[in-house]
Amino acid sequence: MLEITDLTKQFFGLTAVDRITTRFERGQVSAIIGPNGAGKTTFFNLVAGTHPPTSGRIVFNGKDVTGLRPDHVARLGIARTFQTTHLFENATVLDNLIVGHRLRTQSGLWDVLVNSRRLQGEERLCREKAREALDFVGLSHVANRIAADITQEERKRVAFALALATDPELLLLDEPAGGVNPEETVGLAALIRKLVDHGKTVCLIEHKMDMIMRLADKIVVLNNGAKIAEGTPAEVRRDPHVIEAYLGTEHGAEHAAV
Ligand SMILES: Nc1ncnc2c1ncn2[C@@H]1O[C@H](COP(=O)(O)OP(=O)(O)OP(=O)(O)O)[C@@H](O)[C@H]1O
Repeated sequence: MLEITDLTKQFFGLTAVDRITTRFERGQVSAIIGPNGAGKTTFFNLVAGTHPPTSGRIVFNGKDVTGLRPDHVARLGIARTFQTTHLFENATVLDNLIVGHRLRTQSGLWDVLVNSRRLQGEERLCREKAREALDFVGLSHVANRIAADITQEERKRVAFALALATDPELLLLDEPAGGVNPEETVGLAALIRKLVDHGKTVCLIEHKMDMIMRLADKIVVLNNGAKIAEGTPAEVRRDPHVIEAYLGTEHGAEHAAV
């Protein structure tokens, strides 16, 4: 579904992503792991079109999407969440979802000015879709709560619901369980599994190894921008490069944090 070839991003001489080649398969959960500063978020930014790559190629469903703008990438079926979910804090969760859906499926200015029939239709659709998405992520009960009052875990679920607005095929989730407790992490992992069961493909960045090891079909390990290993959780766990990157060579595999 997503084929990455020799993807590279340099920022003023710093190589944040260094000739990464990999692929993500439809219907799977892929995880990107690596120490802080390894290039994980930059990799997402390249795939989502937030930054153009310095070189390399990104092919999604057979189409070259390298360097396309984020809105174009989103229309083609790739959505993302961010480490921090920015919401309109004084608005309700439902209104945040409606606005989020509008921003992602908006009419042109002319439609807004004349309040065209298309716009009215879109508004109705946005409201329906927002409710549907909230229901899917298990948040119907907080629809009318003010965003400032919801928990970190609920915020993570709102981020998923926002990402679903464009009905994406591929979801890029940046630390979907960051800052939530272990019990809530299990719930979020179940939600990710549910996304896959409903036909979505997921690629996520996460530091929580327990979750990754249980959830991921495939893990890509980055270090200093480069891919140092990839494979199933079992393969990655015993990979000497991974053990070295995380712990240093003097530690044995049995001590590996991954
Ligand atoms: N817009 C930017 N301009 C300059 N340097 C950047 C930019 N974005 C990222 N970098 C640098 O690229 C490197 C990789 O950063 P990145 O955020 O992708 O790592 P990461 O693996 O996501 O880290 P973390 O786990 O801390 O989020 C870092 O050295 C970072 O400082």
